[in-house]
Amino acid sequence: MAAVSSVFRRGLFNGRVAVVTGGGTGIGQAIALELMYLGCSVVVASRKIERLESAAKDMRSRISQQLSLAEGTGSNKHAPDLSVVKCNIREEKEVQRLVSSTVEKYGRLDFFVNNAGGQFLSPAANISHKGWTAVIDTNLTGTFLCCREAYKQWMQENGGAIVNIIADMYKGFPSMSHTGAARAGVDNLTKSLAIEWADSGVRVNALAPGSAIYSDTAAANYGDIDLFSHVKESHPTKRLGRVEEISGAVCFLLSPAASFVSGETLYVDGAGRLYQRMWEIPEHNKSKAYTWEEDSKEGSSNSHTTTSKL
Ligand SMILES: CCCCCCCCCCC/C=C/C(=O)SCCNC(=O)CCNC(=O)[C@H](O)C(C)(C)COP(=O)(O)OP(=O)(O)OC[C@H]1O[C@@H](n2cnc3c(N)ncnc32)[C@H](O)[C@@H]1OP(=O)(O)O
Ligand SMILES: NC(=O)C1=CN([C@@H]2O[C@H](COP(=O)(O)OP(=O)(O)OC[C@H]3O[C@@H](n4cnc5c(N)ncnc54)[C@H](OP(=O)(O)O)[C@@H]3O)[C@@H](O)[C@H]2O)C=CC1
Repeated sequence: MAAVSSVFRRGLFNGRVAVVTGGGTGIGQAIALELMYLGCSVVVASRKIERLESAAKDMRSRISQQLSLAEGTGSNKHAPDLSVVKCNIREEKEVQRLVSSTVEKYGRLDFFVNNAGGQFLSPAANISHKGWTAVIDTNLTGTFLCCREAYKQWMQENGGAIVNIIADMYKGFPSMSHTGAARAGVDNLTKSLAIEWADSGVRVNALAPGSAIYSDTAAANYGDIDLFSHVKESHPTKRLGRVEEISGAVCFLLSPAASFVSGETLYVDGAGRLYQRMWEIPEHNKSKAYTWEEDSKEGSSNSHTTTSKL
């Protein structure tokens, strides 16, 4: 049984309740597991209910084994609960139900982690209207709906903390322009909400994983293209990031250690965004320099020598 652990102190989140969208796979699963390890009850939500339920079964055994081992008793009065909810974050009513059922079941909602998301590889020129809309609706609108409902149904009156998982679109996102645009939107939404909701005691932050956090599900999304090896070669650490390197940072943002951190985007990327060259530009001579010599030539389209245009 794979281990679960944390650098944070045990019981840090005892009695707390979190929703983690996309919490049955990859990064979201690690976030949900670490929160549970720290005592938080978690609701994981996504579209594929069978995969989600099977993941939840495995997560429950991992956590109960880990907590029993740590306590040395076999039982734990703070044992966190894990529930699953089928929810497509693109559907407003499903998001409303996700939040209302969580509040109804647990009587509170302390943390919301907007982790669900994704995209497909494509040059911008080939993205259909429908494909563009699917990615924007998932990553931008879905995140907005989740934030809004968490706020309206619980956090407005009771406070809380939200973390929005985005992506490394710091230098644009060639080959994934749709997700780059959507995640830049979430980056800005995060800042707006941090201000609008400050008087409710709600902190809103974003976390941008570098483009190299390996999980089987993330890799499978790209079919035959070995995207992660491609990224690894051009990464300063010369390795891929691990999902627990993201979950620890999420737990930090949710914890009291970040009580004065809001409206921030934390890049967890091993400095990848400062270094990597993601997009090979073929040799070409299409970029024409502007020169005064050329500009002054008789007949030049920019020539100002014979007739002043100013
Ligand atoms: C070699 C190049 C190197 C470039 C280097 C870049 C480095 C990048 C590193 C990676 C960083 C990021 C990693 C991650 O985010 S990992 C997470 C991966 N997981 C996911 O993405 C899962 C979630 N994704 C999805 O669910 C889908 O991608 C989607 C968001 C599109 C939603 O899918 P859904 O099934 O709900 O939608 P539809 O089937 O209805 O599709 C709607 C239309 O979207 C278009 N589409 C969908 N898939 C593709 C595709 N593979 N190629 C082209 N177009 C696609 C299409 O128009 C769909 O409509 P139609 O089916 O009717 O045509
Ligand atoms: N891995 C990486 O290198 C990076 C990942 N990210 C982002 O991190 C997040 C987690 O990715 P990762 O764990 O790697 O990949 P996964 O593919 O494992 O995770 C995506 C999760 O989102 C869920 N999801 C997708 N669309 C929806 C939807 N419409 N409604 C509800 N749930 C949905 C999926 O579940 P289901 O299919 O059941 O709905 C799945 O659990 C994503 O937002 C991803 O884009 C960002 C940068 C880099």
